Amino acid sequence: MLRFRAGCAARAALRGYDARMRSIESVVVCGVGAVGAAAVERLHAMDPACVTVVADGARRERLEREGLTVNGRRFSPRVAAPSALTPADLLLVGVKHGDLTAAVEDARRAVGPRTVVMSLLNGISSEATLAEAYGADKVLPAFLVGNDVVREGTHVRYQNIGRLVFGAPSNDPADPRVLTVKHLLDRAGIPCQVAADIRREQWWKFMLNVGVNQVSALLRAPYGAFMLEEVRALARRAALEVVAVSRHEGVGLVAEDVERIFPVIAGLAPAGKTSMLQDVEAGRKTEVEIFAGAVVELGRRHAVATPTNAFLGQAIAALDAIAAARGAGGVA
Ligand SMILES: NC(=O)C1=CN([C@@H]2O[C@H](COP(=O)(O)OP(=O)(O)OC[C@H]3O[C@@H](n4cnc5c(N)ncnc54)[C@H](OP(=O)(O)O)[C@@H]3O)[C@@H](O)[C@H]2O)C=CC1
Ligand SMILES: CC(C)(CO)C(=O)C(=O)O
Repeated sequence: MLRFRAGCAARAALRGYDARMRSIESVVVCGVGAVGAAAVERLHAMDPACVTVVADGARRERLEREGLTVNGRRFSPRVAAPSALTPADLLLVGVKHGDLTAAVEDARRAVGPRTVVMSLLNGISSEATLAEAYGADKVLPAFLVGNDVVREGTHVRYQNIGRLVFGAPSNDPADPRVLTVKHLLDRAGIPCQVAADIRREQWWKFMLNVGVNQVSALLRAPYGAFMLEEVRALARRAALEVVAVSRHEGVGLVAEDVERIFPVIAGLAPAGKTSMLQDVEAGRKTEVEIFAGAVVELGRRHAVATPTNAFLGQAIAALDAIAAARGAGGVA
């Protein structure tokens, strides 16, 4: 009976019925590229006063001048310099891995005693970085899946916004932070899901990125190419190495989890591109360190062979080097 009551309370709370719940009134977003801009657009449409974008220098000037354009709708969110921030109820971090250290400092004033901090970054390391900077009690682990967002400058478009999966490290679906965030996302129309086991699900998304992002970047393959068995076979090899290392990290992914990747990719716009392929095409540095780099490091730690990721890591690092040389006016 007790368990039944607890279950009802959790379900009612998840539907947003708990009158004692503190609602989220202010959101600061650091990083309004592909995924950040898509989230900001929905928050801004719900209530322009609830959302502030943090940016400094030329980035701030560009955002103030151009605003953001999402699926053809232009809007101008409030933009604040790092020094002008005050503590918010929620901080969303949507930068690339290479910019995370600077973003942590730029967003620091948005974090107060009651702020919930969520990372939109891929990979399995950004939560630890945010926890170290702001305190582990502030960080609600999260990841995005199923989106096909494409960005050019301040213009972003997508067919599928995907969903934000999140959960308390305890996996308690009635954790007050989980409830308030769910309530906000529901109000803003941002699809979301409370994870039954957030760490395992984050690892599953990590495995998807290790397989699909890296192979897409190397082959210049849009999502539609992952219908081909030859392309899937490469992604599968890289993903199976994540399964192997996960067993030593107490996560225990299994080979069947790999096959769940492909229906997700098949649901995306066939011409859409992973964030890593978009980086390669734009000549930006990729996030290879948090994909192949992390798998190879875990493999080394646990004496698990990771030859596919070692190769992908080297090949993508070479693409990064070519892009950097071109950026510096070199002939590569
Ligand atoms: N794109 C996708 O489909 C998905 C991406 N992800 C993950 O989400 C994360 C973000 O990716 P994505 O949105 O594609 O990245 P983008 O490169 O499109 O956007 C990152 C944004 O952060 C801005 N930025 C960088 N540093 C700062 C800072 N200090 N202060 C304020 N803004 C800053 C950048 O500005 P500027 O351009 O001026 O440098 C840019 O607008 C990555 O970890 C990615 O792997 C997850 C799921 C899907
Ligand atoms: C593959 C995808 C879109 C999955 O949501 C992703 O995470 C990325 O492009 O980085």
